[in-house]
Amino acid sequence: MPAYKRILLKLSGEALMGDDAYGINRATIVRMVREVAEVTQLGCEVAVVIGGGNIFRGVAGGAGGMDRATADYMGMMATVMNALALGDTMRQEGMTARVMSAIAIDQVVEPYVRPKALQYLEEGKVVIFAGGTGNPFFTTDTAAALRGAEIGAQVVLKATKVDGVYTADPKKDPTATRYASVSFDEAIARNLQVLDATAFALCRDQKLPIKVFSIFKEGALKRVVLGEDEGTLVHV
Ligand SMILES: Nc1ncnc2c1ncn2[C@@H]1O[C@H](COP(=O)(O)OP(=O)(O)O)[C@@H](O)[C@H]1O
Ligand SMILES: O=c1ccn([C@@H]2O[C@H](COP(=O)(O)OP(=O)(O)O)[C@@H](O)[C@H]2O)c(=O)[nH]1
Repeated sequence: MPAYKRILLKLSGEALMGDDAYGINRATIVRMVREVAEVTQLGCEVAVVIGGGNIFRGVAGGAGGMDRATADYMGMMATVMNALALGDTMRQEGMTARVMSAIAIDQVVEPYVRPKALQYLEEGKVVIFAGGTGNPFFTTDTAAALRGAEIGAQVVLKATKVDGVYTADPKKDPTATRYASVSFDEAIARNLQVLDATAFALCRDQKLPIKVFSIFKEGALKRVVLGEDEGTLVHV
């Protein structure tokens, strides 16, 4: 039995690269889709927010002298490309997925309409939210918190490069240790940067827990959905 009826899964764009330097690695995206298929087979309703860091990051463009908001719109377009690739891979794997975008590109992808998204989820379709929040100066982590709250997900699952939340950035501090669970207040007070502060604050206000776990660890998503000990739970 899954521990959650409905989940919002945040997949990092960078995770789609696999061992490549940029873009979408075929074997990696197929593996991820199969992991999502496993949890849908458990009877869990799945919505996905996909990042775009494997193609473009607004902050990087901004730092390069580009207008930050313009760079962010490019980043949002990158998430649309990833969402289309993800949805198509799901189709190839025999799943039914629907991509909905926060930015209007009507010929390419249907717009995000909340009741429609809820309907798809009830029908057992996977819904992929593209375009982040639709606003510059935000991230797809915040989009995950926002859509998670909107669809009434019981948890936001952040599948990322680290296997949980650490006392400090484990890439910079080798002595950092992993929390089994941590409260929002502590995560915000200690400025733990595994999620951005806006996403943390939104989830805290909505009492929406977040589970952080490794995207590279096979079977981790299923274990999380089954309520097993995996990753770090950020709770109220
Ligand atoms: N306290 C912390 N615990 C875990 N990871 C942290 C922490 N502080 C910073 N990080 C960093 O956060 C990164 C994951 O966040 P992010 O770059 O937003 O990933 P994503 O591309 O999945 O959105 C990790 O690579 C890790 O190095
Ligand atoms: O609501 C949003 C979501 C994303 N972005 C842009 O899209 C890029 C890709 O998203 P993100 O960095 O969150 O992707 P990930 O880290 O998951 O690959 C960001 O850098 C931003 O430039 C944005 O402007 N608003």
